[in-house]
Amino acid sequence: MLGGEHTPQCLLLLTRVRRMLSRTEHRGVCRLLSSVMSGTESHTDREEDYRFLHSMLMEKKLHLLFKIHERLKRFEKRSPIPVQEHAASLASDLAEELIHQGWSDEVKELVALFSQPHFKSLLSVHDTVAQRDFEPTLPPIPDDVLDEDEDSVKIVSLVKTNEPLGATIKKDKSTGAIVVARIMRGGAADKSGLIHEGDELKEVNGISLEHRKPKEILPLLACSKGEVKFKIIPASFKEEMASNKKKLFLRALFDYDPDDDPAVPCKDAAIGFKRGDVLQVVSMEDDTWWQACHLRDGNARGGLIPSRQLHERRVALQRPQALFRPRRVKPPDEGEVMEDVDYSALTGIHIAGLRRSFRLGRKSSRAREAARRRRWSTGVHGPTRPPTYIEVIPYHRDPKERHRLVVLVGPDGVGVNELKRRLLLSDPDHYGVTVPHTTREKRRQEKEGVDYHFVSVPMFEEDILNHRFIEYGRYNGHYYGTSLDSVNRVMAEGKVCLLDVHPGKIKHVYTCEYKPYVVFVKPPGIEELRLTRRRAKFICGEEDKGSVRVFSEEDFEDMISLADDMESQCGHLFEKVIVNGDIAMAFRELKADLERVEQTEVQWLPAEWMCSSPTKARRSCGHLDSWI
Ligand SMILES: Nc1ncnc2c1ncn2[C@@H]1O[C@H](COP(=O)(O)OP(=O)(O)OP(=O)(O)O)[C@@H](O)[C@H]1O
Repeated sequence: MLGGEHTPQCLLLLTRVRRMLSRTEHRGVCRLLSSVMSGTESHTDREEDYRFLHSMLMEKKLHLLFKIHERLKRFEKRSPIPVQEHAASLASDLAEELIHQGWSDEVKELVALFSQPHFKSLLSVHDTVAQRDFEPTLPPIPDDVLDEDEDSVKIVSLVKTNEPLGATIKKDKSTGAIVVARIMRGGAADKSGLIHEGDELKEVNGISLEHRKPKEILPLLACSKGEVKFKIIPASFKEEMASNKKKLFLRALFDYDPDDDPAVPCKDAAIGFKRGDVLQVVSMEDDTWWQACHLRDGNARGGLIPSRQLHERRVALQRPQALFRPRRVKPPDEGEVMEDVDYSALTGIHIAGLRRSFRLGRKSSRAREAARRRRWSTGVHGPTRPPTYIEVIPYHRDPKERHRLVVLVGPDGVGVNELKRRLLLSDPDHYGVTVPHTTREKRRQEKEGVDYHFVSVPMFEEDILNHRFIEYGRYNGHYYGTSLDSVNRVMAEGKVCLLDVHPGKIKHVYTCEYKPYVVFVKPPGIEELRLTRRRAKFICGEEDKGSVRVFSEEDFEDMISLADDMESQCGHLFEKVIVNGDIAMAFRELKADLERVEQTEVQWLPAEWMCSSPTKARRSCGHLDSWI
C-alpha cells in the first residue's frame, strides 16, 4: 500500500491512524479515511505535508467525533424504542398520587423534582421524540385548489406562539385583496421565509378573507393557537421587484426566438420576443442570460433572455453577409433638369409645405464608389454597437397634450416622401408638415409662410448660430432648412407633425418635449426593389443638378447599404421599422401603426427623456448612448 520514500515520523503516524481506523466499527468512515490516506501517502515524504497530516488526523475533535459516531452506531444496532410516549402526563399523575400517600421526605423530594420546570421540559422533549413529533408535516392540498391555480396558490403552515406573526396586512385599493404590507425583521413570518411582502392572503385556517376588512382578520389570527394555515397567492415577480428595487423595463431592439438559438441554456426556460416588445427585467445577476417577462402576460414568470453583452458579442462575431451582387445595367437616360427641388413636379400634386426633405447630401459618384469599395473589401460597417435594448418607462398621454412628433427616416429614395405625402392626403386635417426656410427668391405663385419662409442669408445664418434648425443644407447655392419653430407651429395646431430628417438629426428633437415616434423606412431586398421601382423616378443630388431619373442598380445598392448603416448606428432610436416593398401595403401599415400609437393608453418612452428637462435634454443630445 505504501509507495515512495517516507520519513520515520510519517510511517509512525500512518500506523497509528490505521490502528485507530481498525478500531472504528463503521466501515464507511474507515474506507473514507483510508482513501484520504492512500491519496496523500505519495506526498508524505515532505516535512510540511507530514505536519499538515499530523495536525489533521490527530485533532482531538476528530477523535471525539469518531467516539460519538461509534456510540450512536452501537446504540442504533440495539434499535431502542420508547417505553412509553407520555412521560410528562405520567409524571404529573404520579406527583398527584404521591401527595395523597403522605409527606415522607422521599415523597417530598420526588414531588419537588417533578414540579421543576427543567424536568418538565425534559419529559416533554422526551415525549416529542418518542412520538416522533419533530418532523414537519405538510397539510393536505385543499380540494378547491384548481389545476390552473397550482402554480400560484401556496399553502403555508406556521406554528404560532404567544408572539405575533410579525407581519402587517392591508387592503389593496384597486383589487380589494388582502395583501401582506410589511414583514418585520426577525418575526415568525420573516424567520419562516414563506410569507413575503405583496403576497395576497386568501384564507386563514380555512376561513375565506374575501370581502373582509383587515380589522376583521386580526382577531382571526389572534385567537388561533398552534398551527396557523394560510392560503396565499405569492406576489408576482413584478411586485417582488417593486418591494426590492426600481422596476426596470426594456424595449427590445431585435427579434429573439429561443428555438433558433442553439446556445440557450434551456429552451423551455427562455422567452422569445420581437423588436419593439417591452420586457420587464427581473434579474440581471448573470452577465450572459438575464431574466425578464413580457408585460402583456399578467402573471408572467421570468424567462431567460440574452443579455446586452451577449447579443453584442453575437452580432460582432457574425460573419458579414454579402447583401447582393451588383448587376450590370444600362446607364439610365438623363431626365429633365429641374430648376428647383419641387416635389409636385414629380408627383403632379402640390401640397403647400410638402417639399422634399433637405437630405441633399446624396453622395458624389466618386465618394459613392469609394464607400462601395470599402464595403465590398471589408464587408463590415465599422465598430458600431448593435441595437439591443433601450430602457423605457410608461407614459399616460393626457388627451389635452400635444401629439407625439412623427419622424420618418430612411435612406435616399426609399420612399419617405411618398409615405408622408400619402399620409397627408389621407387626412389633411389630422396630419401636418413643416414649412421650410429658404434664402432663394420667392417665385410668383409661391406664398410666404405657406410654401416657404423666405429669409435673407444673414437671417438664416443667425438662426443656424442660434441652433434654431433641426436640419439645414445648401442646394443650388441657396440655404434650405427645417426649424424647431416650424415643428412647434404644426404641433400647436393640434396636428400630428410629420417630419423627415436624416437619422443623425433626430437628436435635436429626441426629447420629452417632442416625444418623437421614429419610424424607419427600410428598403426591401434587391429583387423586390428591382421589381417595385421599375417605373419610379427620383430627384438626383446637387451634383446631378437635381435631375430626375430612374433608379440604377447602384442606387439600389446604395439604398440597401445605407439602410444597414442607419440601422446599426441609430437603430436604438427607431420605434417602428416599415419595409417599403409594396407602397400600398407599406402605407397601410404605417397609417395603422400611427393610429395605434395615438390610441394606446400607456406608451413606453425612453427613460432618458423623463430624467432631463427639455432644454437640458436638447443640450445633452449630442451623446445619445443611454441604451443598454
Ligand atoms: N414602394 C414603392 N414602390 C414603387 N415606387 C416607390 C415606392 N416608394 C417610393 N417610390 C417612388 O420612389 C421615388 C422616390 O421616393 P421618395 O421621393 O419618396 O424617396 P425619399 O425616401 O423621400 O428620398 P429623397 O429624400 O432622396 O427624395 C418616388 O418616385 C416614389 O414615388
